[in-house]
Amino acid sequence: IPPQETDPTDFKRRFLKKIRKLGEGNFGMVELCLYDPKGDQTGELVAVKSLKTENECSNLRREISTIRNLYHENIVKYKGICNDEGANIKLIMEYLPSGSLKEYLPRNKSNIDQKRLLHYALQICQGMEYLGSQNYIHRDLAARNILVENESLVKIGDFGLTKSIKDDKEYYKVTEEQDSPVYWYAPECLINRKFYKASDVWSFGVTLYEIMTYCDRDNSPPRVFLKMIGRSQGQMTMARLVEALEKGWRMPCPDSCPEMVYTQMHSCWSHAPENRVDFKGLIKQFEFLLTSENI
Ligand SMILES: CCS(=O)(=O)N1CC(CC#N)(n2cc(-c3nc(Nc4ccc(C(=O)OC(C)(C)C)cc4)nc4[nH]ccc34)cn2)C1
Repeated sequence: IPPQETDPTDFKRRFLKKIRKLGEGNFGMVELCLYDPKGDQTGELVAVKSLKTENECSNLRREISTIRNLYHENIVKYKGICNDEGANIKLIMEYLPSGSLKEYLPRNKSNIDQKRLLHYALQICQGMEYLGSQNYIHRDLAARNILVENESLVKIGDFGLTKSIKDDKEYYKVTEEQDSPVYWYAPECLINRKFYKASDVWSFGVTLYEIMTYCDRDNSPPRVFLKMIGRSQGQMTMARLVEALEKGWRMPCPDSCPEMVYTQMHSCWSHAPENRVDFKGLIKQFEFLLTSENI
């Protein structure tokens, strides 16, 4: 009998064994599973994203159609889907053993120097530059969504809010009110809910700030913003945040962050989207910093 054509991207639910939860959001969660079709524990570890509520199915289907067409070393690899037995669809991805930057940086601070932090920043820009070249806007770029393969390789790990801007629109209008990560949002996103590629550059600047603080919880963007605008004032918080940004307030230079890197961060936070550096420019700057000895 010819070897029956088995589709390697078609995962059967009965062979997917849950091990533990890896991450969780409002609508989705990611679990570590062993995919063990032989039933002898010789299977492979995979990361499985599924929905917590039925009605987000369309979002996960959009995320799947996005990630399955992305091929870049700084973007988490799509492995397939699990869609049998009727229940809601699951996205199967490669498992990255070291978790997100939010877990990895604080735990390994003592053996990560600034050069390595800039390598992570460069890799995120390379992944984002590729994403933009495929006409996608990420809309949720933050350290919590960057995964660590090993101490010299990081990948963008989640595309839950990613939108395509194919039909030559250059921005995406936010419709759903799902609680957006406002502290990573550019003014245009907060004020008229328009998302440009340049809005991802703003979020990258906030992510770079997180990286240079080794994702220290006490200096997290929400913590720093709330300290600046006064304790959280419920729904007023967003209005206070917009007001501060409009007045030109920006997050301060993290301790021991080189002036040149803070200048880069700041160039991501120009009020007008068109005045911000782009990912190509950021890549050139990081490559220069990493070759020159002044870091
Ligand atoms: C948006 C809501 S979400 O719920 O959908 N969701 C959150 C999200 C954010 C992003 N990115 N996420 C992705 C993964 C994830 N984790 C992993 N490995 C690990 C490995 C280790 C650990 C860990 O804790 O280790 C210590 C040592 C105990 C701290 C955690 C994760 N491999 C992956 N491959 C593909 C995805 C993926 C986890 N959270 C996407």
